[in-house]
Amino acid sequence: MSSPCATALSVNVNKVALVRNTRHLGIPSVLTAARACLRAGAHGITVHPRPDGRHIRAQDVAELAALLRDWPRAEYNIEGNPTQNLMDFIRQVRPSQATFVPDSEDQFTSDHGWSFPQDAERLRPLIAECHALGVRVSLFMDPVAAQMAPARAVGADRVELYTEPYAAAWGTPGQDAQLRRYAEAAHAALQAGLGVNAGHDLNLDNLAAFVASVPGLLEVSIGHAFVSDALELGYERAVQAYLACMDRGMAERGAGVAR
Ligand SMILES: CC(=O)[C@@H](O)[C@H](O)COP(=O)(O)O
Ligand SMILES: NCC(=O)COP(=O)(O)O
Repeated sequence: MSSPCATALSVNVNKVALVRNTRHLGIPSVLTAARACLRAGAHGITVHPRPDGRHIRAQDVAELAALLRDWPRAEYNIEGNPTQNLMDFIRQVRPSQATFVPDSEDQFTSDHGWSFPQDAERLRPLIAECHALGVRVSLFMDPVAAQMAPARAVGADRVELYTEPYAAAWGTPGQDAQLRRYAEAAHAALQAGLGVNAGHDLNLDNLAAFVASVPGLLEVSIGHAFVSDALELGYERAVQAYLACMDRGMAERGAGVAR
């Protein structure tokens, strides 16, 4: 079993950009949201600049990179499909982490991870290019233990466990079985030498149990529910609420407190 580790909160600001794009007024500001979240204690910012520009756009990616240069301890995580538009952003910005997601251009939202061995050969050189640029690579993966070693074999540093199936089971009799599935996948990832991230549909209800149950969890990236909560609580109180959830989960897991 891995030694207890603290889990970082990366706030995904996609949905701030989505609302902004419904008018030509520049509000709500993505930069204002990111700055407020960092000031409140978020450990990083995540964006997913999809090819259709529905929310995060190239100017957001560049402006957030400039902001994060003022926050050297915070991480910048850029998500996307490396066979589409992601690599141009990685070359331009060199974020802390690139999260490869196998989404199609018109996909409603992310809903599956990579598959091995099918995806191995096209990912391997793209991962190598990120490493040559000094960028860590996380692969968006379904929680399948047998897929973790193949993910490591193509050069990934981390996996991001796709957590929608867990979120959908939250509050049902299948909840604990899902948690065991994610714990097994995380353990297999750790055994393979991978770091473990997680994300998609995590929220204030389901987060603490997930953090408590999944060994070695280094980062959660949370956007849709976070922005929804921030509409009611404000950014600062929303960050504090999510960090408190994570602290409860880590205390139960025997880890420290959120970094
Ligand atoms: C990869 C993932 O699960 C999310 O980070 C993704 O960014 C969600 O995309 P939308 O915000 O476009 O639904
Ligand atoms: N990688 C997951 C992420 O960044 C945000 O997903 P969601 O919380 O918007 O579902």
